[in-house]
Amino acid sequence: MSSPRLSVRDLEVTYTTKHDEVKAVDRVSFDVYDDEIFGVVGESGCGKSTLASTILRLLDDNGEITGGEIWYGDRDLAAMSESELAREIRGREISMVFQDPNTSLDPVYTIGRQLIETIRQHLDVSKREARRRAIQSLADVGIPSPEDRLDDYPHQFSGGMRQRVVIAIALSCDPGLLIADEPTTGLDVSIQAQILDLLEDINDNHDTSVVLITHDLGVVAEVCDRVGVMYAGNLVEVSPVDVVYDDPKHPYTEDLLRSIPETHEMKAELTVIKGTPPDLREPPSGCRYHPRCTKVCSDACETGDIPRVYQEDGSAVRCYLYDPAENPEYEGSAAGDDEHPDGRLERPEGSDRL
Ligand SMILES: Nc1ncnc2c1ncn2[C@@H]1O[C@H](COP(=O)(O)OP(=O)(O)OP(=O)(O)O)[C@@H](O)[C@H]1O
Ligand code: NI
Repeated sequence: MSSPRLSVRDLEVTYTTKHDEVKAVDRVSFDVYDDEIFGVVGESGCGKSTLASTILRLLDDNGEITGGEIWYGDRDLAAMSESELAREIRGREISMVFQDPNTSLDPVYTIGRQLIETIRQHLDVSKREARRRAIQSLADVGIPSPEDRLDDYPHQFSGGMRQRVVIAIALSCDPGLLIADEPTTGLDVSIQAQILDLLEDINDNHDTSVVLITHDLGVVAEVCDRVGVMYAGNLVEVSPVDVVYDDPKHPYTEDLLRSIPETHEMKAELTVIKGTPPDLREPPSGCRYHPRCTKVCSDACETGDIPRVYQEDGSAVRCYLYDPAENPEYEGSAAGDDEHPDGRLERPEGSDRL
């Protein structure tokens, strides 16, 4: 198993407001491998967008990384200077696509100009070569007659086509990683399906790994290889996608699946999770899900520093249910906390954490 393309370790992000501090991402760790689509799923406000924008350090001004590392190959993006990140990584090695294409496109410039500028900002190519690449990128995302569309302005495209243009710009410098934050939310269902197909196609044909942020477990089932489940700023489970649906590990993952109509047919009964997600200004101690959890197994759930337990089916879960020391009834075999059976925790060189 090769080392991961992206390796996030113990990431912490804090927003400071006039009265409070909000730790929107807390001790989050996950890896994204070559050519995989990694989903991040969770309810509104759990920290998905914060996590996505932190990778490229595009946080709001009042947000900052207060701990952890973001390894992209052998470079820690969390420790890099802003100018180096802007020059060498952002838009070049890693691109981002947001929910609303209008936030990424400038209405006063043609899309050709926006594409060519992005290309020439990152790649040392002639204007002519940049134009050729721009046309190729538009063709890659399925825009008909791409050469004729270069001189069009964003408003001359439909919503779905506009999102394709944004994806074309994101792909124009052949990034190794594309981060897409709810890229299909707000689009018609049929257009949504087309954009998801496009992401799969890009992932298959361009050596581009994808981090796909979504609140929609149906989207995850359709396109993701592995998925991280977020709850109140924590990643509570990271599992291969079939494991999440067939054998979810964390009680929150189970409850989430049971509460969602789209996946209802797979489950016995549709139930609503009792209670509400916590206020991130004052999150519960121990496992943040414990006040709502129906499977609390130990006092440690309320107070402990939850370990990450690796399972033989490739999942990692932060829950005492899978820790024989706290849950004597647990009979499965955990793979140990520091070594994953298939070597998935190999660290990039220079990183000695976890
Ligand atoms: N600039 C900010 N200042 C203070 N708090 C913020 C800021 N941006 C986000 N938050 C808070 O951080 C938490 C995580 O927000 P985030 O937008 O990352 O969640 P999300 O999972 O993407 O939600 P959604 O599904 O609604 O997009 C929320 O409690 C939110 O209120
Ligand atoms: Ni969001």
